[in-house]
Amino acid sequence: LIQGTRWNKNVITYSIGRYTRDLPRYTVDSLVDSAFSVWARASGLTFVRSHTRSADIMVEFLTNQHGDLYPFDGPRGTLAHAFGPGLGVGGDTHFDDDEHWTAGETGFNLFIVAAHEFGHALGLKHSTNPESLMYPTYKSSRPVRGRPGYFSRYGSQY
Ligand SMILES: COc1ccc(S(=O)(=O)[C@H](CC(=O)O)C(F)F)cc1
Ligand SMILES: [Zn+2]
Ligand SMILES: [Zn+2]
Repeated sequence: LIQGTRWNKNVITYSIGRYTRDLPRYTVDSLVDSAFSVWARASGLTFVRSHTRSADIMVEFLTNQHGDLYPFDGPRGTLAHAFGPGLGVGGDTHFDDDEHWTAGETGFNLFIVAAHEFGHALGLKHSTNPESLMYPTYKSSRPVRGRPGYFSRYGSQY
C-alpha cells in the first residue's frame, strides 16, 4: 500500500500476531521466516523475530474489515496486502484468512505470497517480469520436469 520509501535501518524486527487455522503455528513461523530470508539474502538486511507488538513489521491473518482502510474481500480476490516502510502501520503485512493457506501446491502457498508481500513491506513495487517474485499476480507453478521449479528459480535469482 503506501509505497516507495525505504527502511532507514538494517535490522528490521517482525512479530506474528493472529495466526491462520489452515496451518500449524510452527509451519507459519517457518514459512514466514523463509520468506524473510529470501529478502535478507537479496538485500543484506537482517530480520529479527520479536514477540511484541512494537515490532517494525506486524504479520497477521485477518478477514474483511480489520482496522485499516483496506478491508479484505472473502475468498479469492485480494489475498494479502502490506504497507510500505514507516512507523506504526508501516511494513505491516496482512493475509486474508478467508483464503485457504497451504505449504504446498493447493490453495494459496503462504511462502510465495509472504515473499511477495514482504517485498512491498520493503518498499518494492510490482515488476512487469512474469518470472519476478514481485509480478502482480499469483501463480502456483507446478515444476515441469526438466525446468527449474518455482523455488529453485527464485533461489538462483537471490
Ligand atoms: C505472488 O504474490 C502475490 C500476488 C498477488 C497478490 S494479490 O492478488 O493479493 C494483490 C495484492 C498485492 O499485489 O500485494 C491484489 F492486488 F490484491 C498477493 C501476493
Ligand atoms: Zn490490512
Ligand atoms: Zn503485490
